[in-house]
Amino acid sequence: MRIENATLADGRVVDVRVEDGAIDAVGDLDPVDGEEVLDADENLLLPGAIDVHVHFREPGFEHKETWETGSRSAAAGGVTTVADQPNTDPTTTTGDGFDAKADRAANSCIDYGINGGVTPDWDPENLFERPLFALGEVFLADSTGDMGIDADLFAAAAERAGEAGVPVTVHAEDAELFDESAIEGDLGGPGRDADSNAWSAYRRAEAEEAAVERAVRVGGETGAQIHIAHTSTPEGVDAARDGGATCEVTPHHLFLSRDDCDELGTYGRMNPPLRSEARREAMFERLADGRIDVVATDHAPHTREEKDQSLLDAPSGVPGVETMVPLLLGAAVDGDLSLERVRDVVATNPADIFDLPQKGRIEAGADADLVLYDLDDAREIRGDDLHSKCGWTPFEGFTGVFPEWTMLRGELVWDGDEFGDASGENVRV
Ligand SMILES: NC(=O)N[C@@H](CC(=O)O)C(=O)O
Repeated sequence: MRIENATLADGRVVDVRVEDGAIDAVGDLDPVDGEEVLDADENLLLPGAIDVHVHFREPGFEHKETWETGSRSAAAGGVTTVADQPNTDPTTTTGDGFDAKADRAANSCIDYGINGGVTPDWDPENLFERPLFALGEVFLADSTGDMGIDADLFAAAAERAGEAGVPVTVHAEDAELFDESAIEGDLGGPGRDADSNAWSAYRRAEAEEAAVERAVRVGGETGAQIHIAHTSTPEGVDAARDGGATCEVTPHHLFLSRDDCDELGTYGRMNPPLRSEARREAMFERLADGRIDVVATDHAPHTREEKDQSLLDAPSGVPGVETMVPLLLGAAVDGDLSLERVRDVVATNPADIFDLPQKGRIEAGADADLVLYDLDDAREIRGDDLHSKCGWTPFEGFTGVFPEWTMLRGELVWDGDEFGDASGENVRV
């Protein structure tokens, strides 16, 4: 197959030949008789995005999301590889837990990796025999699933991962620095009427910086490769960089702030929480200038019914896998971000950090994970149009550029309208 006249993020207009699921050649290619041709019409061709932080919820919480619905949502948003987090039921903290998830992940229509998790009763012996994408997210404070662990266990787990050469992804919040007084008293009504600003005041920004500092210190002591998940503060990003770690940011910490808490209520409750508008702007600046390595979604779907509870009862987390690249391309169209930055933070950098040499680039030899976007075709984001089981988005009414089509190893997994027959594989096996 030859994809004709595609514009790459660097502005070059090229043809791309795809053979046996891989990119065979990129450039000004001579047609071959009888070859299938896909006309890109000078639209933007990006490598499929790699979202290294999703919660596809299966096994255990299929009412929120499944591998089928989560992976379809990803494909319709230009994501062709995901890494799934350990807070499912069973947790992926034992060999058996890993195998139970691997069984379900076979239903994914895009490629995937499966993380191992850490709890006091984990089974590192059996777990490290499995092909882990990473160890993590290692929870330094409780979040959905209550998998927070203490400092000694974190150090022991990092040591183990360092020996095995497996990267460690860290949910960096220090619960000792949370301000309990912020969630005492009147927190408003349920759902959208809740005062989710209180959640931000409770899980204070300082708690992130302290936890990042500890994580990078342990990384230095144990030799483990540390990647800080969903940093939400400029202080957290700077501490990660100073300590030699890589870091990611979520779309919600780039496009939403405490100014949105009033409207979102519990639909804006997540960990780490939304931060001030000044911090949001500082995060965007660090994304644009290269200090943040990766954008990953922390796609954490919960049902409306679950979210429509009080601030204290509603679970933390928001969906995002389908809207990540569309929002970033919307920002690029507005001139806030270069297309090369978008490509790097969603594809090339995660591939490099997590050692996926076959992913994240449009060059001969790489997997033909390719996504076409028409930058003139930005549209309004509506929860009803998305494919996650949860059926809502915190980005309702924002503008995004969605894929014209998404290809996984040479097969169309999403043609802009319908899903194809592509079947995902574990990237570590
Ligand atoms: N981010 C969240 O607020 N929630 C995540 C867990 C997590 O990553 O903390 C979830 O699984 O719901």
